[in-house]
Amino acid sequence: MIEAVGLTKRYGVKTAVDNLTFQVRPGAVTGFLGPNGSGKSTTMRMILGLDAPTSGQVTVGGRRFRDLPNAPRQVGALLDAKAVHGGRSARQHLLCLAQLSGIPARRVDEVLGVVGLQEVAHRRSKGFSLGMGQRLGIAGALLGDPQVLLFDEPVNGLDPEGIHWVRNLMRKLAGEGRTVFVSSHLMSEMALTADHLIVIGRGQLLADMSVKDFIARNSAGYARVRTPETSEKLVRALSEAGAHVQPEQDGALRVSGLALPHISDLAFDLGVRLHELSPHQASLEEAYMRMTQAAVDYRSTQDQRFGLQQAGPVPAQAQYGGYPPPHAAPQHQWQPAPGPNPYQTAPPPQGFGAPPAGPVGVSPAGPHPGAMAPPVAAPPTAVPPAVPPPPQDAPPAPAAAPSLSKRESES
Ligand SMILES: Nc1ncnc2c1ncn2[C@@H]1O[C@H](COP(=O)(O)OP(=O)(O)OP(=O)(O)O)[C@@H](O)[C@H]1O
Repeated sequence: MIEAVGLTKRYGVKTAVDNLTFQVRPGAVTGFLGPNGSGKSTTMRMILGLDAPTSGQVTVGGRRFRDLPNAPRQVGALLDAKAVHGGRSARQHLLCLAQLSGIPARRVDEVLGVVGLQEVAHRRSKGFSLGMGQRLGIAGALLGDPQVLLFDEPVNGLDPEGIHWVRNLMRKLAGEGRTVFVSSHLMSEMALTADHLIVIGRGQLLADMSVKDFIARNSAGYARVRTPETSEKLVRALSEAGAHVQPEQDGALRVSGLALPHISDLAFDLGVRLHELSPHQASLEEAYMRMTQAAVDYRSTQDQRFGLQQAGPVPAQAQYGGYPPPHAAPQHQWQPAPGPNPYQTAPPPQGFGAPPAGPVGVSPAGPHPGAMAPPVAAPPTAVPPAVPPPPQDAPPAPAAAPSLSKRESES
């Protein structure tokens, strides 16, 4: 079992992990969910003794990782699939890991088979695709046949077959009584893979419950009700009848806790005309996004393409929607969008369904003071048929999954 008590990590003024207390039990897959930068990798690094907590503690089987006898045989982890010497073959990489942990070489061939890399075992890993790299990382985690396994975004870059394979592998490992702790951004994936969920936002615990409970609390049905008249008296009557009524962004009402015929009868008795009365089911992904939306650090802004949409004759390149050369589009011309953003990761509907269970100190909504807008892909309608290479000074891609270099930079 993994147990965190008051686990906290600060990097200067940044609190990456904030007083987390949770348990990860054996015989189950525990999903670890949270938006980008919420502290998942930092938590995992502290479990593995790669980062020291600022306060609090985390133990594996009752001991700190550093105090575990023969730790690599007890705990296996995939943290960053790219943290591999690219010049080595997959087999050489695993042999090195095995030797460091006193694991017999024949185990290397076993795990290469388990992850399906036997055919490419002698190829240099720098030529591996993202998915192959993930498989190699998973092989490394399985090497010591450990009882406790940590996977940071294991399905990242995998194709549907690979995702299915990882899902089955996690379930099999948990079925053998192991402790399986797996981080993800995807609620939909975790709903299929995990038994239990730990959700964090800005380093704080937002939910710690079984997937079953999460589904029961968050996927309850509701009705959308729309009236062309003022909805005040209808809202009052619905609330008095025991319904939970929340306004939707488009002016409709989201009504939970009351059957559709009952809503219809109430409206009829009040003489309120309805233009819509429809049944809906909240998706888990929506419930998760709603739970974490106040804790999203990185929000995109709308691409205004300021200065690129010209009324008169346009340069040849722009005619087919391509980017003009850098001199024609200096970076300062891009402005953040005012008002609501249709491409925002977490849409901000108000008052959806049941409130998230056990929110712990949710930060106020709105971007983090240090929030930044990573470059985003244009919406499908704006994708040019042929996109020339981006200008040399194009903004960098959004930060990749946390890597060991963070740890190195700290030390
Ligand atoms: N070594 C470090 N030095 C300074 N800040 C750090 C360091 N490691 C992490 N952070 C910061 O701590 C916060 C949590 O980062 P972390 O990588 O744990 O989040 P995450 O939930 O794993 O994110 P993602 O889902 O994007 O991988 C981020 O704001 C990150 O920038």
